[in-house]
Amino acid sequence: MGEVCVRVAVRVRPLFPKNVLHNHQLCVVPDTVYKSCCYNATVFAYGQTGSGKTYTLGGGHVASLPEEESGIIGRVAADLFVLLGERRAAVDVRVSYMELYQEELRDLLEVQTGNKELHVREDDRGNTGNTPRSARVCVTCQVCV
Ligand SMILES: Nc1ncnc2c1ncn2[C@@H]1O[C@H](COP(=O)(O)OP(=O)(O)OP(=O)(O)O)[C@@H](O)[C@H]1O
Repeated sequence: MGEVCVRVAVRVRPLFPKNVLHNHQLCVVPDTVYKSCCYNATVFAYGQTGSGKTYTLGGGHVASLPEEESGIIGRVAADLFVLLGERRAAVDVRVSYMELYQEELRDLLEVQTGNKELHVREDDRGNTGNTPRSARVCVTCQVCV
């Protein structure tokens, strides 16, 4: 089995106006998390409520968001298609998008049936898996086909 490297990064949410009103101040200067941690990796966010996990992974949900405000998912997708565009070969890109919340696993691409619940299965070796819907993405126009 290959070597596994775990890298921990801290992303610091800017102060809220109420923090500023209470005279709170930032005491650390953040570096760029995406460049140092998001290449060939499994990324997950961990932190107290309201600390910015959703924001960091997803950023805003607006396509026209400035690049510096884009979340990790948007940045990975953009970089992936830049790399694939350089290869000029036919490629099949598949995406699955799941949410595990309070012991329930949901397929977030299954919009027609209202985020269908998935079942985690275990094979006789104890490996888990599931069958999420996967969306195919066109390399040229970058939308689901
Ligand atoms: N880097 C950031 N820049 C600007 N606003 C941010 C940043 N990070 C988080 N926020 C804002 O802080 C608020 C809380 O962030 P978010 O919802 O991502 O937290 P969370 O850790 O996912 O919370 P929860 O665990 O409760 O779901 C949101 O209004 C979000 O827009």
